[in-house]
This record gives sequence, C-alpha cells and structure tokens, in this order.
Amino acid sequence: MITNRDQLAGRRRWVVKIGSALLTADGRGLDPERLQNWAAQIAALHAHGCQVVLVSSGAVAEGLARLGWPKRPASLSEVQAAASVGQAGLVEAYSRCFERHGIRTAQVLLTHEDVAHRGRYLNARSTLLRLLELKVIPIVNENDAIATDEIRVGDNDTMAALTVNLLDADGLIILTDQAGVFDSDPRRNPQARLIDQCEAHDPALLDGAGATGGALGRGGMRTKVLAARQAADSGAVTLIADGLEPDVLARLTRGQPVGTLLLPGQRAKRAARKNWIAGQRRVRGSVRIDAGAARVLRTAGRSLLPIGITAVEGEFRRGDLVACVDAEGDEIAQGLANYDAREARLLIGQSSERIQGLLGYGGEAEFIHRDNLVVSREH
Ligand SMILES: Nc1ncnc2c1ncn2[C@@H]1O[C@H](COP(=O)(O)OP(=O)(O)O)[C@@H](O)[C@H]1O
Ligand SMILES: N[C@@H](CCC(=O)OP(=O)(O)O)C(=O)O
Repeated sequence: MITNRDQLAGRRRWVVKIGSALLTADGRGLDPERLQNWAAQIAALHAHGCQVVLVSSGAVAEGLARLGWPKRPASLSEVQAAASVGQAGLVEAYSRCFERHGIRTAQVLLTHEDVAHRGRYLNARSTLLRLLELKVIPIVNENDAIATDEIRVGDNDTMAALTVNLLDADGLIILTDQAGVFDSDPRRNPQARLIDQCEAHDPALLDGAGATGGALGRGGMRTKVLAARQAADSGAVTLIADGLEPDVLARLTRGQPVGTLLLPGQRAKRAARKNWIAGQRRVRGSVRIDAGAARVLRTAGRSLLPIGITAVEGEFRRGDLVACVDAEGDEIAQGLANYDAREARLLIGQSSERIQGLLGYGGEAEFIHRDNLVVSREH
C-alpha cells in the first residue's frame, strides 16, 4: 500500500483528468498550446511504459466558443447541444496533438449507466482495457449529449474516479487551475495553505473544499476530494495539481513534491469491481462446478472456465450476477457471467477453444473472469 510519494515511481496505470478551467483560454474555446503540452507529457509517460486514460472535460466550453455563445446557457438542451458541438472539436484537437507523437487516440463517451449497469460495465471495461493493450489513449468524457439530469454523473472528477475503479488503475491525477488542495478555497482566502499529503478519507479535508467551480467547471474542490475517496476505496492514490506547472505529469508520477497527494489509507484494498459485485444483491442464476474448479476458485483465485461447469440453473444474461455452487450445493463464489444462460448450457464441460465453434462467435475464454469473481466465505 502506498504511504508516501517515494512509492509512486513505477506505478503503471494512471487516469489523468483535465478540467474545463484549465483547457480553455479565458473561455475562448480550447487552448491548443496547453493541449499540445499535455499530449507531449502523456507521450513521455507512454514511452516509459505507463498506460494512461485521459478523462477530459472541455466539450461544453469548446461548444460555446464554436457556437459564439458568451456563457453557459441555462437550458439543458442548449448545454447538450453545445457539448455535442464541442466534443467533436475536443477529440479532434487531442488526436492532432497525439499524432505528432505517433500515438492514436479513441473517444469513449460514458454515461452513468455504462458504469452502473452490469452488462455495460463489463463492456466499458473490456473496451478500455483493449485500447490500452493497443497502446491507444482513450479520451473519456461523459456523454453530455444524452445524459439527462437523472442519470448523469455530473462532473468529470467523479467520472475519472469511476474510471479508476473500472480499470483498477494505480492512480488518479486531477489537473486543475490550483496548485492542489488548500485548507480553504484559495480564491477566497489568500492565507489558504496547500496540503502536501493526507488521507483521502480525512474528514478535515472536506471542510475547506468549496463546492463551486469556476465559470465553466462543475464541481469545485469538493467533487475532487470525493473522487479521491472513491479512488481510495479501490486502493488508488490521487494527486491533485496545477496542470500548468511545467512537466507536472512526469514530476507527479516520479514522486516529486508537487500538488497534493491523497492516500488510500488503511482501507483494505479490495478491487472496486469486487466491492461492486459484492454489493449486487440479485443473483440471477447459478452454475454447478466440479471439484477441480471449486478448488482453484477457492484457493488459487482463478477464473471459472466453461470446462469446470457441470450444470446451469436459471435464466441470466451476460453481465448478470451468477452463483457458483459445488456438487453438494454449497456456494463457492459469485461473479459476473460472460455468457447468458442459453450460451452457458451449450458450453457445459467444454474447453475454451471450442467456444467459437459451439456458439458461432468468439468471446471471452472464461465463463467468469477472476477479476469479476468474489469467493464466498468458507462454511
Ligand atoms: N480547498 C480548496 N483548495 C483548492 N481549490 C479550491 C478549494 N475549495 C474550492 N476550490 C476551488 O475549486 C476550483 C477548481 O474547481 P473547478 O473550477 O471545478 O476546476 P476544474 O474545471 O479543474 O474541475 C479552484 O479554482 C478553487 O477556486
Ligand atoms: N462533460 C463536461 C465537463 C463537466 C465537468 O466536470 O467539468 P470540470 O469540473 O471542469 O471537469 C464537458 O466536457 O464540458
């Protein structure tokens, strides 16, 4: 577990969030020089073997500039229209910047549903992981064009934390227009002091964190601290720093004293995904597994392959929570199924190489991947 900055070097998977306040040149749309600068910094991290997911705001700000609107409109549909116009520009601008470094980018627009709904959760995760394998930089933003108030995540600090949880990232870096987290809002209090490091769950942290952002931002420091707490719950550190500080990303990831480090603290690291799985109350079906599968699930933390399944009960869909029971009917584990019940019945006792032939399409080799499996307590 990370307890200080020296331990940051060598961490591999980072989610970097860039807020509206930083991206725009005085509300006049995106600042191309800044984007170029971050792209160069991210390219350098890439070259050192880091995987980076970029969560970038700026769609609304860029849309306002493109439409010639002087300020954020009050009506939701106008904000959504601006976001749609601006998102195209945002991704275009990033892809141009990264191209110079020979790096491809991908646009990933997520909604609350994508990170909360079982099937889509798996889809979002596998797409992002595949992009990282392909050495592409995913550029994530909330899908503002269709997210209504009821279903929106609302701010990208939270979206970035959800992305950390989704991918089990090592750390979250939030770049903003302040040097880090202060003990009170530095915009209002010139005496405010920068916090160097602290536990994300320290109750005092929220006392000084204001909830209002700048003219274009959404969350202020409060959502950043709450995001750090969510990241902490899956064992990740959060660094909050000034995005205009020279070489900020390299310095932060090397453990130099820049910005604020928020630590996961004593919380037991249990992958967020596993917490989330454990929190899903409704088991939709079950698979009976043989003694060998039961043993490796219980003791070796392995995935459940179709070959270990001896029977399938109930009706469930891909992404549903399914119980794995042994020959005596004792529950060994619960996890998210990669195949629905009909497919599972066809795969009983089969080796993974046969999946393509049996179903007519290929998919995951595992019926439940070990990352999506929570072993039940011993009886
Ligand atoms: N304790 C604090 N420390 C630092 N900044 C704070 C604090 N409380 C409130 N803020 C405000 O939060 C702002 C950053 O939030 P926001 O405008 O939403 O940025 P972003 O667009 O980067 O998400 C800062 O400009 C600052 O005025
Ligand atoms: N999704 C919105 C950004 C919302 C948001 O969280 O902004 P910020 O607090 O500046 O990161 C956009 O692209 O404009």
